[in-house]
Amino acid sequence: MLLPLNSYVLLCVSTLLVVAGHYACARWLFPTRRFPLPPGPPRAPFLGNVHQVHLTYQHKKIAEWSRKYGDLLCVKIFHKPMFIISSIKGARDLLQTRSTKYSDRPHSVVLNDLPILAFIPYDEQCKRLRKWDQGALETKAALKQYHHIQRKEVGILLSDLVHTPKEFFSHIRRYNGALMLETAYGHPVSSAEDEYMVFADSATAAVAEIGSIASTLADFVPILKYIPTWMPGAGFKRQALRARDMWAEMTRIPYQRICDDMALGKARPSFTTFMIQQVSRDRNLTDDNNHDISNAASVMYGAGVDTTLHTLLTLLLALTIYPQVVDKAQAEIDRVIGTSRLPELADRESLPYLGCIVQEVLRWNPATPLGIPHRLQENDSYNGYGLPEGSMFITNTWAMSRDPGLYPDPEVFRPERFEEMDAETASARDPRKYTFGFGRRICPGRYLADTSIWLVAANILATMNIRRACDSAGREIIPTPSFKSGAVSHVEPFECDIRPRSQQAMDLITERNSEH
Ligand code: HEM
Repeated sequence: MLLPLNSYVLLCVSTLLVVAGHYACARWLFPTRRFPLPPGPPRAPFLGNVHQVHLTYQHKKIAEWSRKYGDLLCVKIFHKPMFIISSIKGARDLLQTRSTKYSDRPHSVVLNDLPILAFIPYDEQCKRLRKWDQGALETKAALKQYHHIQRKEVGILLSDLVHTPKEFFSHIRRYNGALMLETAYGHPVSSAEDEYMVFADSATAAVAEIGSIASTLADFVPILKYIPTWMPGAGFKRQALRARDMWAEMTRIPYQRICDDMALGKARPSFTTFMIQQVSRDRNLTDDNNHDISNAASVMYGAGVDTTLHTLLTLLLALTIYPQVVDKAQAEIDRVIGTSRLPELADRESLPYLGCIVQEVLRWNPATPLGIPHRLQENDSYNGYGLPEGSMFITNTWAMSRDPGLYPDPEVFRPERFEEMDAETASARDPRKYTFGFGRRICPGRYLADTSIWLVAANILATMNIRRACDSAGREIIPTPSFKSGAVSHVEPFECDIRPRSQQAMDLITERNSEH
């Protein structure tokens, strides 16, 4: 059938408009599709790569894929692309240099409900909390306020190690918990059974548990969000509710006590009193301010304890396996400081080998092997690949620490590797530049963690001999370095023999503890 000319023109024009509209719409909605997605392992229909993602030691499987497909890898969980960055350069280029786009956190059905800085989106509240943390944790002046707590707690740790050395795990746990609780709330902790600490540990463990794969699946299979809590299979929802209640208690109780103590004029100075005074100076303390300050304080415990604890246990494990490192570090300390006083933070610059030990500990067992995921807020492209808005970005810190091009024989604990680098290379490969994350969500506790780890390392090495334990036949037990799978890489239990180096060392410990 022939159409009249104007109808024909109209049809052609509308067809063109529809096609152009579709094209424009597609370009607007999916502009990154001009570029292919980065490579990744072959996907199964519907599932993507979900069936290939291991439930344990995911960082190792992903590192294998990165060796095959490249440093920026795309894995699909059902239909959603997820990107894994395995090189320091790639993480810096994206998460740091383009931090305006990469500072959000993925939406999580179970975690976003919790008022925890590490999981909240990059919104006004997050920026406010980050600014507070910057003032309270990231300036030299702020960190100086915590030195006396660190010195006191190290003294108690040394004394505990002298009296019951076999319980070193529990002593280091107390040290860390005490450091965080005293820094956050001014609350002193005399034993690993302290009621705050025990409760905070269970609340933190409950939160860590709900961040596991089972609950994360709900983010990829949205229908799971809607199953009622009483239904079979909704265990992750019940766990999330329990974790939320425990976290709320862990946050509320110490905060309330501080407010009461402040009213009576007997609160000890801490992060919380500092924040309350700061905010009240500018304006009235609102309910929102109370909520934010109390959560900022409890997050210090949640984010700071497990990570620093297992970094310190990694230090002891490495010192047990590698006695030559102990000998060399002790020779340096004896030469620079002598044996008539304990090392202080001010000695740091003059003890370069000890500095290399701390770097090597952070590299050998990065506490968070896969960091905390970031979320891309707008479409982007990198090296010819398209990166769609809303995608999740994971940094494989473990793979970075195992790059043989940067660290030959990466499985060996060898602090000398940093001594042998020129200053520029050593700075670029310093594990502190990637084990604490990148960009605007970088760990705000990194300086506090770094100084606490250094102070413990210096004081233990100055006063104690760390040797291998012996079995009943008198043979040395050489521990196998072994770390549990999880968001935080836990050191598996091991034995070691810790003894004071001399009577003089014991006297110095007693002297330190009599100061407080
Ligand atoms: C060895 C010890 C530690 C390690 C390895 C570590 C590592 C990390 C990493 C990898 C992140 C995620 C960064 C990113 O998203 O790019 C992070 C976030 C965080 N860390 Fe640490 N951390 C340690 C100790 C601490 C301490 C002592 C505190 C508190 C005083 C702390 C508080 C936080 C907080 C609040 C966040 C969330 C920041 C945000 O989402 O904006 N961490 N940490």
